[in-house]
Amino acid sequence: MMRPPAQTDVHENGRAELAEFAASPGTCPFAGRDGGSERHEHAAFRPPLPLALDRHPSTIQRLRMRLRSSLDLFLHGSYGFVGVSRHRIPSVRSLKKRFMFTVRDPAVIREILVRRPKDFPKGELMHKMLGKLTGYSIFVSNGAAWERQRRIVDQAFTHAGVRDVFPLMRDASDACLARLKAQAAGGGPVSIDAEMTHYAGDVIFRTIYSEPMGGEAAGRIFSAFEVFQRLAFAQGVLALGGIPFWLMWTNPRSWRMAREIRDVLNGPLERRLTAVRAGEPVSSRDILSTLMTAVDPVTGTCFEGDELLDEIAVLFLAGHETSAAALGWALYCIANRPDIQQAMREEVRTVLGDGEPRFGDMKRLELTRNVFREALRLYPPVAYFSRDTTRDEQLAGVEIAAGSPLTVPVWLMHRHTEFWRDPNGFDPHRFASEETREAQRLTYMPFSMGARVCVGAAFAMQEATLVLAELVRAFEIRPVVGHVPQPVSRLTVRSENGIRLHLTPIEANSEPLASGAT
Ligand code: HEM
Repeated sequence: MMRPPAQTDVHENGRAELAEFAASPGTCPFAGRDGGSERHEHAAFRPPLPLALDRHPSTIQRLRMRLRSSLDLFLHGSYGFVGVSRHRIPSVRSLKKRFMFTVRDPAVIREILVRRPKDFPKGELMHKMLGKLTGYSIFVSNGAAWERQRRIVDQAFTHAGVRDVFPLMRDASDACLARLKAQAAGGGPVSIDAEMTHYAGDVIFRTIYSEPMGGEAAGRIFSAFEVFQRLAFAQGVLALGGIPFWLMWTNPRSWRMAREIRDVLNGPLERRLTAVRAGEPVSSRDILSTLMTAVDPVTGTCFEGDELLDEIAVLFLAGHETSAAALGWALYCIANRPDIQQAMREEVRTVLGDGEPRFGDMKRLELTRNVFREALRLYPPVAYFSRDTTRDEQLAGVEIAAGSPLTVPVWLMHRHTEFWRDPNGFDPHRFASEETREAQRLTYMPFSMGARVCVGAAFAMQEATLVLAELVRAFEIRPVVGHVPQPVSRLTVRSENGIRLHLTPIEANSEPLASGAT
């Protein structure tokens, strides 16, 4: 979903600052859910940062790092700069210097995303990276094609649309809880990132098709997607360096993976189309039914043929991978902050009691939502937005030639030292505080902003709040001693070594055990 910057600024104190951030004991100004100011033992948990890098990496080192994860390229000095910086793109095809630009100025970011989005479309590279799976659908398209797709897809994600599919989300959450209870009974740690992938995949599958994602479909789709995402990211990096896609040896494999995913998604689509043709009763309250019937008010057209599968593929990709990544990080963070976890549990008991969660309850789970917002700040699933310029520009005093690639580095803006207090600390209460309102307004953009803001933002907040509430109600969640997840960014920000946690079932009417790593 994004392209890494070719080179980042190198600041002298980068490594020293990094060490300081990692080691310094801090205090959290909040104690408990009411935001008091008492110091306490769990204060300022700072979850893991990407690998530090040498101050002056060689070209080979840089290429290796770029193929591994785009986050590794950021030094700590990059987190304090406000402006637009220029980076040389090394190319094997041309001696002519090419540059890309990283935008770390909130006013310029707003100019690009909100005020003049048509002048800064998505680049062709994104289409080449994802097109095998998604065709020319809403995530990668531009211009009139995108406007039409967006007008149709939006109709499935209205407030009423998200409310209609909430019972299907709840079925996925119940199924997730049942799987985790069975695993927790075994006593060992649980691979929570894999479980959240299953949950988010099941949510989107059920809400699109009104049917659960069977074990076989889940296995096929997740293993194919794992490979596809790795290859797409590496292909994007190589293409940026001037290697044409048709020359890449990974191409046939990535076509195979895309076909595998599309085959799985096409099964229930074909079943629905056959049922409709035969006049059989079908659900009218899922995403597929809206996508099949919604008419674009401007052109009077609807999605047809392959278009429908292209849009489903992109909704499945954008809708499960992002939510799953952020949920894994959110659970890791609360595992390390038992006080916040306990406050969430109390909130859930107050709002839900022992009852079934309802759509309207979700917005009352304010702390739970803030935990998810904070996980999205620290580990934004989409770490960069990539755009191209369509004409010569001057942004923040920097000359940019038409056709140059631009990057908005969400990861950096979310940890920017000019805007955020304790930027690397996990502190969900900051979202309830006036103090950070300005930082949020200027730099917080996990779902992007402007015309191309995520269509599924409200949907994602509902599914995440729901499952986090259910999990803290059912389990005490603790870290695994010695296991430190390593953040990497390929298509989304994931942990390279997974995220493992201990889940201990909480009996009804009993308090959780005293927490600590085991
Ligand atoms: C925590 C979960 C999610 C995050 C962090 C997220 C983030 C984003 C971001 C940052 C973009 C804009 C990317 C860019 O401009 O380059 C985006 C676009 C999009 N997202 Fe999400 N997303 C999430 C969940 C979802 C869900 C659940 C769905 C659908 C079910 C969805 C569907 C889409 C679509 C279709 C677009 C393309 C919109 C357009 O270009 O008009 N996303 N998302």
